[in-house]
Amino acid sequence: MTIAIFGAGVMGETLLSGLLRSGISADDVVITERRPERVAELEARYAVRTLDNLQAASAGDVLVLVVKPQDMVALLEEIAPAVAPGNLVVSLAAGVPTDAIAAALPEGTPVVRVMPNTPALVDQGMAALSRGAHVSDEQMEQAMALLRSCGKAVEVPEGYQNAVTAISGSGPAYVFYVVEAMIEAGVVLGLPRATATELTVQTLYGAATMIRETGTHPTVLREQVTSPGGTTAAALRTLDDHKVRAAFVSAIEAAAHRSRELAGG
Ligand SMILES: NC(=O)C1=CN([C@@H]2O[C@H](COP(=O)(O)OP(=O)(O)OC[C@H]3O[C@@H](n4cnc5c(N)ncnc54)[C@H](OP(=O)(O)O)[C@@H]3O)[C@@H](O)[C@H]2O)C=CC1
Ligand SMILES: O=C(O)[C@@H]1CCC=N1
Repeated sequence: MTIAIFGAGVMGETLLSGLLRSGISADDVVITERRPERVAELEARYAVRTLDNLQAASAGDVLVLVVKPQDMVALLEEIAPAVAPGNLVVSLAAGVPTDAIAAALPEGTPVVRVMPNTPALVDQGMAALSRGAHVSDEQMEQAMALLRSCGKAVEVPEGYQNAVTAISGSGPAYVFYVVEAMIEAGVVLGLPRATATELTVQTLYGAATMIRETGTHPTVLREQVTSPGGTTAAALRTLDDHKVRAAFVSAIEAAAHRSRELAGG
């Protein structure tokens, strides 16, 4: 089985590297890219074949679309003549519904929509998959296995995808943003940047591990840190004064809204 990845930017390369780490041979993957310097970089890094879009659509059994939503219409127009019965199309583009993709391809083409995230680069990805019309259980399992090569994969109804995009798709960026702020705060307080970074990163890793491994509700975990009249209570009070919790809810609503807008191309 040949996997063709269309668009090997940040997310396409992340998936490619995960597939190769999981044991899939570079001979069973082809990629496409627009810029020659990017092609050269990827060929050197992964010893993978690069084809043009039409050739890749003919060569691939599973066609994985990883271009930006704005580039999707042009890509679908280009590959449609080469899409054959038996091909499974897997799209990783934010916002673009399965029926919009299927409408641009031969009648009956099965399309799975995925929202992955970048921690897939370290095999800790979170991918949510939704099946469009014509996707068999076997094809869905094939798509799930593809994403499980670099983390966790769950099936969700397609109606959840904009919310999923706002939570786990964009989510790593919110976490990195908080990490940046904590490091800056450490520097403001006089810590060397390297020390502030080490303390922050291990704290994040430890807290994430506690949530996952204890199964304890985050409110309880937060309360355990918050001594009466202590330092944490003083910090949390200030976060509440600045409406940080409400800001997170608004930000995540904005991401879901933008995901809906991207469906328009
Ligand atoms: N980054 C992330 O965290 C996540 C991204 N996604 C989705 O993944 C998709 C890609 O995002 P991301 O990797 O960040 O974006 P990038 O811009 O890094 O990657 C897209 C790549 O596709 C190339 N490309 C565009 N059009 C074509 C074409 N017709 N043929 C071949 N290659 C093409 C682009 O080339 P060029 O540079 O020349 O434009 C670029 O290298 C998006 O749809 C996004 O919604 C989903 C979840 C998370
Ligand atoms: O920012 C974006 O549009 C993409 C989708 C989710 C994460 N990155």
